[in-house]
Amino acid sequence: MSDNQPTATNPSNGNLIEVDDVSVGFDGQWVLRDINLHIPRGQTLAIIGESGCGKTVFMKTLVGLVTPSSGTVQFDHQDLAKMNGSELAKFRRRIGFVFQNAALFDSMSIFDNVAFPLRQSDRSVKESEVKERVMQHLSEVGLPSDVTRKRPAELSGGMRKRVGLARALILRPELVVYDEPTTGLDPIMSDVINELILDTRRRYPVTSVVVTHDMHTARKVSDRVLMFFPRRRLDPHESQVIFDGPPSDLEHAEERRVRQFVRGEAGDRIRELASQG
Ligand SMILES: Nc1ncnc2c1ncn2[C@@H]1O[C@H](COP(=O)(O)OP(=O)(O)OP(=O)(O)O)[C@@H](O)[C@H]1O
Repeated sequence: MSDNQPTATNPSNGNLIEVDDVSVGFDGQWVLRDINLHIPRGQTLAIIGESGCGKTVFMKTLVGLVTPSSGTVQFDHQDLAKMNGSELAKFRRRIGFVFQNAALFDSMSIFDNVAFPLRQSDRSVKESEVKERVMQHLSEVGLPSDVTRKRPAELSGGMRKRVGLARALILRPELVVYDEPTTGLDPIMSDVINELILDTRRRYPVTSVVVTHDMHTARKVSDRVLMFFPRRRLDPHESQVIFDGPPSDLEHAEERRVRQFVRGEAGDRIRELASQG
């Protein structure tokens, strides 16, 4: 039996997510083909790959926002495709989303933005508890209490991202999905976000999926990196996952396309792009 299997002494062991033979296509074009991936509980997985290779589509497939053309996605051993409405609603409460642009509600205060998932998930929650949890989560992401009355437009991009993180964590989700968490931030604020991702995992046993173009983020926060290659540029027999391993192996990966990507070298791409017109 592998380390990841649930055992009588530790029933919470095992994979939180199991993706088996998943393919996703749009308008007759495959974006993802035959993807297999098991994500153990507590792992932080970074997904990298060049623009258009299917990272966002894959992330959406993991959380049931895109339905695969074939194959299965299981969350905690439950097939997403077989969940009914109330099971899907419960499943969504077990996931926190950190969106690229923070996706805050502009017309709400910061307090109400962070409180939103809590009030939605439990309509009878006491305001005193809402207040305590909102303040705790804002403090965990390093925001002072005087931001609560402000609107998102009054905050910097980095502060908005941290509010988005506080909101994503307020229900203590088992899975947190980060979509380009550091895009558009300066190097210092990017590293603040990286540290917060690490802090979150230190505080509680969350499983995380981080879609990123930022190699510093991928290296720093993840235990495992997955690299996709655009399906249309592969031969039919080639696997679309061209790297699956610890971040420390990226630099010396056997696959040339992985090394070029992580070093930011254009290689043959300039000629390829020129030949596409
Ligand atoms: N709903 C959709 N309908 C049709 N095509 C789609 C849809 N969603 C994504 N695609 C296509 O799937 C491909 C992969 O898109 P995706 O957004 O997953 O790429 P990505 O790797 O996340 O890119 P980026 O790094 O630029 O965000 C693209 O060619 C995109 O146009």
